[in-house]
Amino acid sequence: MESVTIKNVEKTFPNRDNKTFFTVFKDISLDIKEGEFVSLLGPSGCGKSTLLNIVAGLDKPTSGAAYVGETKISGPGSDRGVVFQEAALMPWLNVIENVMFALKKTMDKATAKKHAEKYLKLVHLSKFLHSYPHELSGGMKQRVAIARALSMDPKVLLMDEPFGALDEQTRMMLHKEVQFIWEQTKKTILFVTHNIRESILLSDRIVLMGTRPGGIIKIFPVDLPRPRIPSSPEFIQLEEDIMSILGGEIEKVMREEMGDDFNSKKASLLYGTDSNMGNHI
Ligand SMILES: Nc1ncnc2c1ncn2[C@@H]1O[C@H](COP(=O)(O)OP(=O)(O)OP(=O)(O)O)[C@@H](O)[C@H]1O
Repeated sequence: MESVTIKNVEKTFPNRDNKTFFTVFKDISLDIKEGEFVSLLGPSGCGKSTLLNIVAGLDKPTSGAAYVGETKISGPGSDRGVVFQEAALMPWLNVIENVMFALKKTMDKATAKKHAEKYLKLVHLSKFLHSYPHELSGGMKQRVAIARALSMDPKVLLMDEPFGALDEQTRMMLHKEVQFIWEQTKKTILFVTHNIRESILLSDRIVLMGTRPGGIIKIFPVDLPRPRIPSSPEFIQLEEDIMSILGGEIEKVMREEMGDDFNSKKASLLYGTDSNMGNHI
């Protein structure tokens, strides 16, 4: 495990005309401690994935920099493992071969196999080593993707809405799995999510991002003992505190996207931007 530091990071992208630029966020600074579990939460388009991609080294900041420990990030590296919403497994390889694929570049086949088996055991897939991706459920595929990322023994695990495409039951199972993995491996984890409940269940701290202009609005420490109970009064209170800020941000995005068609009452009914409604944003 290792710390992650984000220092005065700004990101602009070109507009459609390719002549002008828009700023996704600017002046973002964040220190993530060794072994800490931090979630990035915010409305669609606020730049959560962009920030994660900068830490992954898949995207470059326009200004500022990100670091793993003392090392400035200049590209992807084996010190960071990434899990995306889609597992992106190779369909012609079975489970263990998928995990071994990248490992074989840096170690002999027998060692790669041992590593792959160890991490597939950690995600409880020992019985499925020889299954092919089309034989697996969505949740199982994501567990393979997690095992693949962990098998490189990265110092930091970056997860971009890893459970966003899964049904509620599978998602709940994988929350338990991620907590188990985090406790076993003590990895530093940066986790992008839309889901308030998910962020409270898993994180040490929740970084709430806003949009137009983008940036960090507030950081919520989650001082609740684990495993966390969503029906507990403290959990519900935190959920409401976060939603009361986030609701306004979502409304801002919708107002901009819908222009004259925006209707606040209708929006809260449709999308649950009311503080009492829906925690899945
Ligand atoms: N390569 C790119 N070129 C141009 N614009 C981009 C690029 N990548 C992202 N953007 C824009 O940057 C903004 C932030 O996108 P990003 O995907 O980081 O947001 P997000 O908070 O992760 O959104 P979501 O929750 O919907 O995934 C969006 O307006 C998006 O359209």
